[in-house]
Amino acid sequence: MWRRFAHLSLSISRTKLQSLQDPTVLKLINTFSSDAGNDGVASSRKPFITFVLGGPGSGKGTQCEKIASIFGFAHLSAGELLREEMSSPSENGELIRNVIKEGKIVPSAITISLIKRAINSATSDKILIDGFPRSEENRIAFEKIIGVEPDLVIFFECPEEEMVKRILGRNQGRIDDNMETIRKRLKVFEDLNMPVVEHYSSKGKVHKITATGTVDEIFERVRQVFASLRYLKAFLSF
Ligand SMILES: Nc1ncnc2c1ncn2[C@@H]1O[C@H](COP(=O)(O)OP(=O)(O)O)[C@@H](O)[C@H]1O
Ligand SMILES: O=c1ccn([C@@H]2O[C@H](COP(=O)(O)OP(=O)(O)O)[C@@H](O)[C@H]2O)c(=O)[nH]1
Ligand SMILES: [Mg+2]
Repeated sequence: MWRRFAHLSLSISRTKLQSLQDPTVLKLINTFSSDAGNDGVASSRKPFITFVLGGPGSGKGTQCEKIASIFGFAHLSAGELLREEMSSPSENGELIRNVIKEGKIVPSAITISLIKRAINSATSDKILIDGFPRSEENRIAFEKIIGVEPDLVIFFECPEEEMVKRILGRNQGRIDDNMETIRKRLKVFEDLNMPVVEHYSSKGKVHKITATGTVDEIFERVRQVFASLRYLKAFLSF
């Protein structure tokens, strides 16, 4: 038993588990070991929520897909949810289109109702929320309406010129992937998104990932963060 404990401890320290904060540990215990309910979402278990932040084109979506497939997370992209809503016969479609085209931020109530619905229908209780919150107002509204804070925040740090290059090569026919809107999105990122990262940094929840290099090189950095959570889960059920 002690040999196994020593092995786990070694693995945990190797994967920088010590940088995780106590609330994360507590939440993991809840997520994986209890049936406690939650006021904001209809799950019988508390979801483990990770916000994935970073500038436009920093690689959030690309990395989230890999995290989802390797670590069994549900991937909810706020931008995708808004684009789906925009293309459906929704009463908010026109408003969403105009806001996205201008690189601005859609009113919190709309985005949060889409996220809440997606959390409730997610098949995993480990959730990645990609590209949200994009402002302090978004963040405060989410915490109030959903009634939880994220357990973890991943922040992809990437130089502007690299982000611009990636967006211009994205080729998904998006109405906001043009130089005029990109400039506006970069400004919104600095002025409104970054305060959210700073807020959660001050609470010790942010794992900053250098988002340059190949997709696989970046994922190796990301993998270490999630692998440490997996080791912790093994430790808890030990
Ligand atoms: N490490 C990388 N190197 C080069 N291109 C990348 C890298 N990661 C993602 N991309 C590409 O850059 C574009 C933006 O990536 P995406 O994941 O959509 O970023 P975000 O969701 O942050 O806007 C996509 O076309 C994607 O295929
Ligand atoms: O919570 C969100 C997420 C996205 N958006 C809007 O949707 C656009 C595209 O977001 P997405 O995350 O898809 O872009 P990415 O950063 O991945 O390029 C943003 O510029 C915003 O206009 C928003 O208003 N609120
Ligand atoms: Mg994206």
